[in-house]
Amino acid sequence: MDDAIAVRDLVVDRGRRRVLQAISCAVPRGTVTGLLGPSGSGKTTLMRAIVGVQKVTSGTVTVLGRPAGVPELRRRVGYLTQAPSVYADLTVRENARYFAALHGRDHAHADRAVTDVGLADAATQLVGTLSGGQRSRASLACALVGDPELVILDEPTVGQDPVLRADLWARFHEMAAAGTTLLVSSHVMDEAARCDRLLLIRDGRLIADDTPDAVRATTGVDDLEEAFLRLIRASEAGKSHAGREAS
Ligand SMILES: Nc1ncnc2c1ncn2[C@@H]1O[C@H](COP(=O)(O)OP(=O)(O)OP(=O)(O)O)[C@@H](O)[C@H]1O
Repeated sequence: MDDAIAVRDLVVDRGRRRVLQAISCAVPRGTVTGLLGPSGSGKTTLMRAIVGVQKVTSGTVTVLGRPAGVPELRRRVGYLTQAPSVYADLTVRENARYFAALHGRDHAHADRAVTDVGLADAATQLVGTLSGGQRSRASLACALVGDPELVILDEPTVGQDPVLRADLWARFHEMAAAGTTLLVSSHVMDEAARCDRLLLIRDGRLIADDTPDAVRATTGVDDLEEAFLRLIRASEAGKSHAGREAS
C-alpha cells in the first residue's frame, strides 16, 4: 500500500452548503503534497476529514490503511491547524517539551524541534508574547515533535518571511526523504513549485492531482499560477458545456 491517504467520492456539507463535492484523490507516502486553492475552496475541510474531525456526508477517507479518525491514528498523524494550538502561558520550550512528553520523547528531542522551526532564540519566551508568525512556528514544532508518520499542515508558512519559508520547506523535504508524508495547504501559488505533488481544489472540486511538471506539461505554461488559471478556466468551460448539454 503506497498511499498514505486515499480519499474516495468524499462529499461534505457544512451548514447548508455542499463544501466538498465528490472528491477522490490519493497522497503517496514519503512525499510533500501541496493542497492549493483559493480561500473558501475547501482545503481546511478536506484536511479535517483526513484527520477525522469532520462529519462527512458520504464517501470514504483511508489514512495509513485505516479509516480516518480511528483512535490508533492519533499518535501517527500530526495536525497543524490555522489557529495556533499552544499554551500562551508556557514558554516555547515548555510547550514543545510538554507535547514531546505526550509522545514519549525527551527534552533534547523537543529542543531540536524548536530549533528546526527557527525559534531557538525565542525558546525561553512565553508564547503569549510571540508575534503571530512565531506563534504559528511554535505550534508547528509541537505538531512535529512526536515524529508522526503523516503530517497535515494547514497554511504553515503564512506570516513567515521568505528566508524562514525557504527553511521550513527544506525541513519538510528532509522529513519526506526520511519517510514522513506531508500534506501542506497554501493559497500562495509560488509554494506549489516546492511540492512533489499538487492537489488543486476550487469550489469543493478537485481540478488537478499531479506533479508540478505534469501540470506545466498539460497546460503548456511554465508558471504554475498561470497553469492553474488555465485549469480553472478549462474546468469552468467543461461545467458550462455539461450544463448546456443537460438543459
Ligand atoms: N462551520 C461552518 N459552517 C458552515 N460553513 C462553513 C463552516 N466552516 C467552513 N464553512 C464554509 O466551507 C467552505 C470551505 O471552507 P474551508 O475553511 O474548508 O476553506 P479553505 O479553502 O480552507 O479556506 P482558507 O484558505 O480561507 O482557509 C467555505 O465556503 C466556508 O465558508
